[in-house]
Order: sequence, then structure tokens, then C-alpha cells
Amino acid sequence: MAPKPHRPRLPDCTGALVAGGQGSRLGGAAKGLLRLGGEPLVARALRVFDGLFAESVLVANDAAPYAALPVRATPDLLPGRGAPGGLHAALSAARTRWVFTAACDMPFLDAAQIAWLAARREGAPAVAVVWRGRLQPLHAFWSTACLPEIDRLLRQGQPSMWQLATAVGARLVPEESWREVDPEGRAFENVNTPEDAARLGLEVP
Ligand SMILES: Nc1nc2c(ncn2[C@@H]2O[C@H](COP(=O)(O)OP(=O)(O)OP(=O)(O)O)[C@@H](O)[C@H]2O)c(=O)[nH]1
Repeated sequence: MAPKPHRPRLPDCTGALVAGGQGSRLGGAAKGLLRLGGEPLVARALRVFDGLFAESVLVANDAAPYAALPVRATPDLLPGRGAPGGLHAALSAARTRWVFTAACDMPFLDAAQIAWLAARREGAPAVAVVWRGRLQPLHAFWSTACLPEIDRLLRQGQPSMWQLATAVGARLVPEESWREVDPEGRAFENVNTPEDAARLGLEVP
């Protein structure tokens, strides 16, 4: 039988799973391998991405823990910069005009919510939600037009995600708008500690 054609909803966009962290608060665990309902978080995220994006990439210097996954892995080009370095690598690796970045430890990524955010990016270089006063840059769309400025800032120092978003002129979606699709901000949940894993019902492999 011929393989099913891949018809993503957002063909101008790459889904990037940022997975190069130390996981130090979880004893050095590869957080993307935590399981929800028996499925590793990265596998779940890639399933969501598959229906949405032209391609998925996994951004990590050490992709060995994720070797079994059918995804293109790419390293940080500027290592040691934390999540901003992951964003930089994702934009550098993308073959599309847009990148959606997600952390590898987000258990509740949702295709309809991501598509809702995508619909708010036109005319902006990037779009991210501000939830409870905090920018959510690892659940955000960034155009590859942002790359030169992000590259410049990362080569100069250690900018935060907030500084990068400000520098490129990201569009900020206020909390009250996001509540239309996600009243409790489930999309932004992520796992940092054993307590988070227990609270979110995750299994540690
Ligand atoms: N590619 C890349 N991803 C990173 C880097 N640092 C953090 N991340 C990812 O960014 C997301 C948020 O990271 P954090 O949870 O703040 O940090 P962490 O290193 O994973 O965990 P801690 O060591 O406990 O702070 C996670 O998906 C990490 O895997 C990095 O230097 N490069």
C-alpha cells in the first residue's frame, strides 16, 4: 500500500522540540522520556506536530536518549546558552519560514491550541503568550527572519528569552485571549522537579 500523504495544517512551519537541558532538578533525567499514559512526552509531542507541521526537529547536543525516535536531530550551534541556544539552533535548522518551539517536557501540547496561536502570527516576526505575567517562549512561533538578530545577541552574551522576544518585536498575546482556548494554561505546564512529575501524573522510566 502507498504511504499516506503528509498534509500538515501549517506547511510553512517546522515543529522544534527543544531538548538540550540538563534536567538537573530531576536528577539529570532526559525529561522528554518521562511518560504520560505510557507514552514518552517527546513521542506524544511529535504525534501532535505531525498533523500540524511540514517537519519536526529535536534540538539537543546529546540526542542519544532520543535515538529511537523518527525525527531529525540537530545540535546547538552556540552551546551553553540554555533555551535561547535551542531557539537559535531550531531557527538555523528550519527549512520553512516559521518555527514553533516547544520544550520537550510539556505534557499537554494540543494541536487546536497551537493552530489558534498560529492564526495570530501574520504580520509579526514572532508570537508568544504572556501567561500569569510570564512570557511562554517555548510554546511560540518564530519566523526565520528573527535569526540574524537572535544570532547577533547570542554571540554578544547570554540574553534571556524575554530579551530575544523584545529585540525581535514579538507580538504578545495576553492571558485573557489565551483563556479562550486554554482556560487553565495547561499547554504551558512543564516538568522540572519530581513533585511536578507526580502532580502531572507522569511516570519516570
Ligand atoms: N537545545 C537546548 N535546549 C535546552 C538548553 N537548556 C535547556 N533546554 C531546554 O529548554 C527547556 C526548558 O529548560 P529548563 O527546564 O529550564 O532547564 P533544564 O536544563 O531542562 O532543567 P534544569 O537543569 O532542572 O534547569 C527544556 O525543554 C530543556 O531541554 C540548551 O542549552 N540547549
